[in-house]
Amino acid sequence: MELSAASKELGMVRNGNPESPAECDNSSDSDRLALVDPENIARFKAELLEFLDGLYTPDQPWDITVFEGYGRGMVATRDIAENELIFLDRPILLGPRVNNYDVIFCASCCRIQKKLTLCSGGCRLPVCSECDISAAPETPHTAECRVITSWEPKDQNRYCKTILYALTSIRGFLLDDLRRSIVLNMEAHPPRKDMTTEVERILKDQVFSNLSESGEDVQYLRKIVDVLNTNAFETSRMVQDEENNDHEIVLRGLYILGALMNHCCRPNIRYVFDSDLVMRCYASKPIPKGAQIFNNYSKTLWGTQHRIIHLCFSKHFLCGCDRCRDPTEMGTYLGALKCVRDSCPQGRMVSMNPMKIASVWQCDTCGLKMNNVKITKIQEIAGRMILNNAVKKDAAYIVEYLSDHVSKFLLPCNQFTVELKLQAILKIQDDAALELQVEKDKYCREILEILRKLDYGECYVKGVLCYELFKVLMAIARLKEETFPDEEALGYLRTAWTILGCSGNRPRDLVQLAQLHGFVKDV
Ligand SMILES: C[S@@+](CC[C@H](N)C(=O)[O-])C[C@H]1O[C@@H](n2cnc3c(N)ncnc32)[C@H](O)[C@@H]1O
Repeated sequence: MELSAASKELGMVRNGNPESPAECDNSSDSDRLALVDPENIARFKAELLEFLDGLYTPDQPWDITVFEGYGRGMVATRDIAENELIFLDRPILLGPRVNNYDVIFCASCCRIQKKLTLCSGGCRLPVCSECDISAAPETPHTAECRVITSWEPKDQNRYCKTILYALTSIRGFLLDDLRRSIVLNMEAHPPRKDMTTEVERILKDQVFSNLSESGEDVQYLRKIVDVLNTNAFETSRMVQDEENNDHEIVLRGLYILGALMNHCCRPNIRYVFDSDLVMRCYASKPIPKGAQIFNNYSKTLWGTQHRIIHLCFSKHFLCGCDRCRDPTEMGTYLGALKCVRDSCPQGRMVSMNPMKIASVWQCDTCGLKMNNVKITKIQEIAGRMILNNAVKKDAAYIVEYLSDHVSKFLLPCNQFTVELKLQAILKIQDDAALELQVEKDKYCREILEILRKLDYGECYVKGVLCYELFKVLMAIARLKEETFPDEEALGYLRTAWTILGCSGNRPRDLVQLAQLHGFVKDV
């Protein structure tokens, strides 16, 4: 949804009832009450521990409890130290995302092969030779193929993207009783009226001859879609094609423990997925006993207006954390805009009431006021120029664009400027020229400073920035023929290793670097 349309809609409802989360929330009270019933929670937890067999140990410092205004949530059962592992979780459901993939992969095992064929069972999905149902009496794909073909796909000789995109939800039919009971006990917000889910697409495109809109299967499928949309995580698998090129296949996974964490824009955890797609959740800062364990459902470096709209439209609640309430966002000014008066070059326009989307904005230097519609338009134009155009260019272009153009219309701390700097950091490689390395060094430090102001602790983005900073310091030392590394650089590498070391998507040379500098013996 366009920002202006979303903010208009929110602005209108929020004028009536500016502080209530109810306007975002479309789930029924009876469903919510059932979820927070103490007996239900005890049974749910017992089932969850049975499902987590092998991943759960009694020394893990979490429990499930009810927090007013949040529903169920996760609580620290003792003081948790920074960087301590809180829990491990495996996906109860996993599959493709509703996404445009640039390669075709086996719907079952994600393998990329030149010779992928349509499944011979008639489910209209691409599969590899090992997953095709004819390869063995039961392949990993057989059960889901059976479910899909029971609905009698039309046009069986053609690949069907709509079925691929619904596959994660369709896998809901393969859950055993234990898993089904857990999944059906997750919070599930029905979709907004303007949203076309994968079920609606299947029905609209009339993909199947034997799937009735009013039947039980569609009802169940809709429930699974709602559970996934409320709770699923994005994860990914790195897959090599036959020429050894890496491709990242983006997936969505339903991780129940992960999903039990409520949201805060200043969370106290970070998580990574290891190479087996096990979620590893760590404390990003010390968490005292009794405190709520919070995840962040939004983007770390988005401004408040963007976070509010994203959370309200996709997760159906309004966050009221201290970051959301502070017009300066803890002094980071991530959402702030440059004052439009030429005579006020230092001015920063901020919302007078960030929790209210329709609020007037005001310059903190000259006092100029501007209504939300104009502010939203400026943000949309800036977002389009940066996220749709500049981001796709090469590193040298982005660096020049940042210094010659972006600095004229956006603040250096603005979320779009920061996003572009992040892209430049990732694009400036070890062999780039010294001027680019120097810019990369500067951008990394600027963004680390924003994270420090937000009190974000040992978060994932910090790990990425520390790794990139170590690499850039190494490149600069090489270009200047200086000795390397010093204590500062080693500190960055140590932090990067602590945060990213267990990730299945960690930078390829991180283990080598960590071994070389003595942080790790055997991996
Ligand atoms: C992934 S679930 C979290 C667990 C959920 N509370 C439960 O009882 O299953 C996400 C939902 O929890 C609620 N929630 C999460 N964070 C919240 C917050 N900061 N304020 C209000 N509700 C929140 C919203 O209903 C949201 O759609």
